[in-house]
Amino acid sequence: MADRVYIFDTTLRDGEQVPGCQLNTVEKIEVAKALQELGVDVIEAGFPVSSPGDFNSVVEISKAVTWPTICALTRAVENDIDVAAQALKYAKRGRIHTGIGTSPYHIKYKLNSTEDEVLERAVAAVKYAKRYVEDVEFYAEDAGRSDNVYLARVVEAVIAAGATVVNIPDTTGYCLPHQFGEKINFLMENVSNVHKAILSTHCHNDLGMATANSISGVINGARQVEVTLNGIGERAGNTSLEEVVMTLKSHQDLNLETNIKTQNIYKTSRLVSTLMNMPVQANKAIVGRNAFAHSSGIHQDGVLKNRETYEIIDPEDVGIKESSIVLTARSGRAALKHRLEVLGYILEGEKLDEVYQEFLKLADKKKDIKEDDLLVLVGEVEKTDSHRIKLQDIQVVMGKNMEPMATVKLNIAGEIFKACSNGNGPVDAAIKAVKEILHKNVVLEEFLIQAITRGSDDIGKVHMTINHKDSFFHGFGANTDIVIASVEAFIDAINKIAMAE
Ligand SMILES: CC(=O)SCCNC(=O)CCNC(=O)[C@H](O)C(C)(C)COP(=O)(O)OP(=O)(O)OC[C@H]1O[C@@H](n2cnc3c(N)ncnc32)[C@H](O)[C@@H]1OP(=O)(O)O
Ligand SMILES: CC(C)C(=O)C(=O)O
Ligand SMILES: [Mg+2]
Repeated sequence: MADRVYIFDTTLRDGEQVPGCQLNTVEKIEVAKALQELGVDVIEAGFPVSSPGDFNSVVEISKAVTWPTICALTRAVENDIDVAAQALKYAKRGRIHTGIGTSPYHIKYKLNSTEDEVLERAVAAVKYAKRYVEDVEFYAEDAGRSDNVYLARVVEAVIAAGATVVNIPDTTGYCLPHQFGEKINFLMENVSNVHKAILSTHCHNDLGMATANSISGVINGARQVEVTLNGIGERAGNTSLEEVVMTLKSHQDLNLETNIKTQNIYKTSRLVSTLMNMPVQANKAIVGRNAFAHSSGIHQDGVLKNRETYEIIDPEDVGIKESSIVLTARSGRAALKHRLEVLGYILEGEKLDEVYQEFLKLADKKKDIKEDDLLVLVGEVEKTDSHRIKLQDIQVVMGKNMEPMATVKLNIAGEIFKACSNGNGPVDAAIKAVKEILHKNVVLEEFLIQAITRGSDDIGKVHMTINHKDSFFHGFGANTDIVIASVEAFIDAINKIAMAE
């Protein structure tokens, strides 16, 4: 049977220490309820002595949440513990998380103390907290840089004083995975009463190793992991919940399991990101926008043949409907064909090749190609076939305090015609040049330019209405260059006149 790893979520405490991420009580309750639904074992709800608002949040979360343990943080200070106990009054299961720094840096500089004095304060704090609650967690702050022999003395003493969980934080994110694993292993082997408590990891991400260190800790015997959604937290953040949980789920060989309903991961991640105004980086593991997006042809072809060629996690397992195939200039025919099929266009062989070449031209200009762009591409290819007059080349010279000048080459039934013209603007100059070639008596009645999708690299769509002998003809053009789109719209309308004649 798999061994259980307890998930201790500190999004509302360490996560909330991020500048600008503070939540009000109502928002914290919303996150706490989402964490309960997600299946975390412990919710660290705040540091009650720090402010009346944080105290109140711990009280209200305790009332709102039914089954996870609610934990409140304190220093190894009696007043902190008194206030935490008060805040936990309504918790169905309350835990006080008290502790003190055990590294030379903390003992000497922060606490201006000695190892023996710190050990005494640690034991006293645990005993004091025990007056209020059965479940007391002790943290040895900066354990990552603490001497293992001294750390083992502290851990043994706090367990003897009644600590049910002992937290071994890598507060500064300093350890390498093998060092952190060895630390946990050292404690497992050298603390005589270690079996009476659970060892916990609390790793920070200053060197990007928080998840690796936490997993290394678990492999070496820790059975609680302290995490935050999206890895938020002090400085570079904490170990991210989603990474730990999905690592354990993906590596069944570790024979470790959590209570997390992984299908809720994505929505909870979004909730935290939205409420805390903290965007998730696009390439963030598990929950980033690109975590299940494939954008290069070889990968896309592989994923379309079998998802597992390039995915180790089924996106549905974390609550994401499906992986996405993003069309870029690095995409191949397989991806284009697939996306067109989704839109209802079955293209094969030469036809697919033709659209693919147009697609590449567009993709070189535009970062990613959206559905609207594809519809235009397919329409363009079909349309060009029936067009007698085609735009072969165009060049427009323009600038501030300069009269725009356009040179246009048209292909009319296989023959090339060229004309130059100036105009009020680049579009006017280009259309005058076209008119010079065609000698058609037409009046431009309506001219509308629209961006089809979003950014400045998007396709511009032009609708034009022209009047010829009192009949109206509508032309349409789309291109990343609006002058080209305008000329194509004009030619489209002219072709319709020719078809009507
Ligand atoms: C690693 C972590 O994430 S720890 C949690 C970090 N979170 C927070 O600090 C947020 C909440 N903090 C606060 O609201 C305030 O800092 C308070 C209420 C705790 C204390 O405020 P103040 O009394 O004004 O003290 P201040 O913050 O300036 O300094 C901290 C004091 O606590 C001491 N201290 C720090 N950690 C501990 C500890 N674990 N146990 C005992 N004392 C400690 C420091 O040595 C310092 O004491 P000193 O003033 O005698 O030098
Ligand atoms: C308070 C403790 C657990 C902490 O956040 C840390 O050491 O990083
Ligand atoms: Mg921390």
